[in-house]
Amino acid sequence: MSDSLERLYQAVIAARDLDPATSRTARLFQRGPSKMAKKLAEEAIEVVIDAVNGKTDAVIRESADLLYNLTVLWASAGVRPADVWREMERREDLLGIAEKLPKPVKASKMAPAKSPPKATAVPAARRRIVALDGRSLRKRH
Ligand SMILES: N=c1c2ncn([C@@H]3O[C@H](COP(=O)(O)OP(=O)(O)OP(=O)(O)O)[C@@H](O)[C@H]3O)c2ncn1[C@@H]1O[C@H](COP(=O)(O)O)[C@@H](O)[C@H]1O
Repeated sequence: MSDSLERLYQAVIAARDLDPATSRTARLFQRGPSKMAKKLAEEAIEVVIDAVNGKTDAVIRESADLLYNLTVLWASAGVRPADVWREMERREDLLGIAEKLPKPVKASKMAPAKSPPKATAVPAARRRIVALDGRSLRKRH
């Protein structure tokens, strides 16, 4: 997939300065990022509607349009496909590290927590009385 997106990106770069009358890509560049963003959002909505309605072939076609419009927006934003692949690889590496870390023990498999020693089990109200004891504060004034 990354190869075909790379080729599409190069085709988009090559087309951006063509005649807008004959090139859809050049027309999108002429109209600017907000038009590109609108097209991308429209294609995304078409994909999700077709997916929800179980129209598999339409999902495939609209996905190709979606990727085309995403590539156009990347080119306009100064993002290269390699930048995106790098971010994906970074996440893949992170996930690999996460998978190697020891799994957290489920609460149900943990030994029951020991109850605190009786001497420290002081009622909250009593601790508050000690904290609010103002005698030492009055001495400082
Ligand atoms: N890969 C694509 C590509 N994928 C999809 N599309 C077009 O984008 C359209 C999807 O957008 P829309 O649904 O908005 O199309 P629409 O319904 O006709 O509506 P309008 O855009 O006409 O308003 C599709 O119907 C395709 O015509 C593409 N247009 C161009 N490319 C490639 O881009 C490169 C540059 O081509 P030009 O833009 O023709 O110079 C070439 O390599 C092309 O193959």
